[in-house]
Amino acid sequence: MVGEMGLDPNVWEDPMEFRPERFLVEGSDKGVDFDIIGSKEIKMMSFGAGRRICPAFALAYASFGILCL
Ligand code: HEM
Repeated sequence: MVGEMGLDPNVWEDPMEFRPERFLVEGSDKGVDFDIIGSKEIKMMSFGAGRRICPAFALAYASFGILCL
C-alpha cells in the first residue's frame, strides 16, 4: 500500500517513468523540492512518516549526498 502511494497517477504524472528531475526545484537543475518526511504533505513515504518514521533518514540522506558527489 505504501508502495502504491508512490505510484499514484493522481499524484504523479507518468509515475512509472524514471524522471528524477521531477524532484528538483522547477526551472533549476539544483536543489531538491520535495517533502520526504511528510511535514507538509505525503506524496510518497520512502522513510515512513509520523511517529515511526525511520530514525536514520538524515543519515541515509547524507549518504546519498556523498554517493552523488
Ligand atoms: C535508504 C535508506 C533507508 C530507508 C529507505 C529506510 C526506510 C525505513 C522505513 C520505510 C521504515 C519504516 C517506518 C514505519 O514503520 O513507518 C524504517 C524504519 C526504521 N529504520 Fe530505516 N531506512 C533507511 C536506512 C536506515 C538506517 C541506515 C538505519 C540505521 C542505522 C535505519 C534504522 C531504522 C529503524 C531503527 C527503524 C524503526 C523505527 C521504528 O519502528 O520506530 N534505517 N526505515
